[in-house]
Amino acid sequence: MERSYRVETRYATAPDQVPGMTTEALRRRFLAEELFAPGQARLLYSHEDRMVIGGVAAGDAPVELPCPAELRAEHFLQRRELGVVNVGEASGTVTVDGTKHELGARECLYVGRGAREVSFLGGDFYLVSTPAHTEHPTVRVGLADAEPVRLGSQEGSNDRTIYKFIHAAGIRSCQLVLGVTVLEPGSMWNTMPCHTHERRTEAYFYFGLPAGHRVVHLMGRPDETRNIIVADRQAVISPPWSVHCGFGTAAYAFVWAMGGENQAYDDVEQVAIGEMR
Ligand SMILES: O=C(O)C(=O)C[C@H](O)C(=O)CO
Ligand SMILES: [Zn+2]
Repeated sequence: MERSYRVETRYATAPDQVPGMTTEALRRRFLAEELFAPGQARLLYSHEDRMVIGGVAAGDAPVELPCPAELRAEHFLQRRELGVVNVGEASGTVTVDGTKHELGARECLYVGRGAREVSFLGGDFYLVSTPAHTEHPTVRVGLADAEPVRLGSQEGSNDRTIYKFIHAAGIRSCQLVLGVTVLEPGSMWNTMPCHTHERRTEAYFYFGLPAGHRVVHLMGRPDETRNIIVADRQAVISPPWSVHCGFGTAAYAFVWAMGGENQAYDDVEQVAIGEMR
């Protein structure tokens, strides 16, 4: 286990810090730009609900999940749980304490607190981890097991399917809630009308966006929004007071993941479109 590994730390942001921030300042605080590098695991530690997000671009040689010095832990999952989504096109393998789990494209693995050795092979994996107070079993979950919910419409440019993987009525966890939303070709908008959830932080990781295209991600208080232009395989951290929604210049998918006070997906403050500023 690599113990000298350091993560980038992002401190929490209050909403009154946002007015006046330059584009660059917004990006430094909320956008994770470089999560994937060949043969490496890259992690970012946010103080928003102590969520860790990361990426592993594993080739033919296994890549271990490092334990950042910042965690002051014996191993990464000593006090944490982990969600893994294969965001590549090919299937890949996640090995947890000697047991291999094969993940196809867009499939998910929940890894419970206490697992000591996690390694990745032959795929591109997005990771989200939150603190955990107890152990839940490590479980693989495929798209078909996720009870897909089709939302939106073609006329609204937001025809999309939400796959809930880790949630109160699905794969059990301590606080992590995680799923994937896939937009139909021709649909560009996610999460509109948008919402906040004062009790949970959320991170959106956009993927499957063709080269040269971007997602315009809206964040901030509903009456004081800003935008962040996001490329493929980048993530935006959304503090509990911030809306999180966006439109792409082409269809895309995204992993959404939350941690915080509760796991109630519906516990949101809905924002009417006309209230947004
Ligand atoms: O497209 C959507 O709408 C979403 O995927 C919304 C996310 O699931 C979300 O923001 C959950 O709080
Ligand atoms: Zn949300």
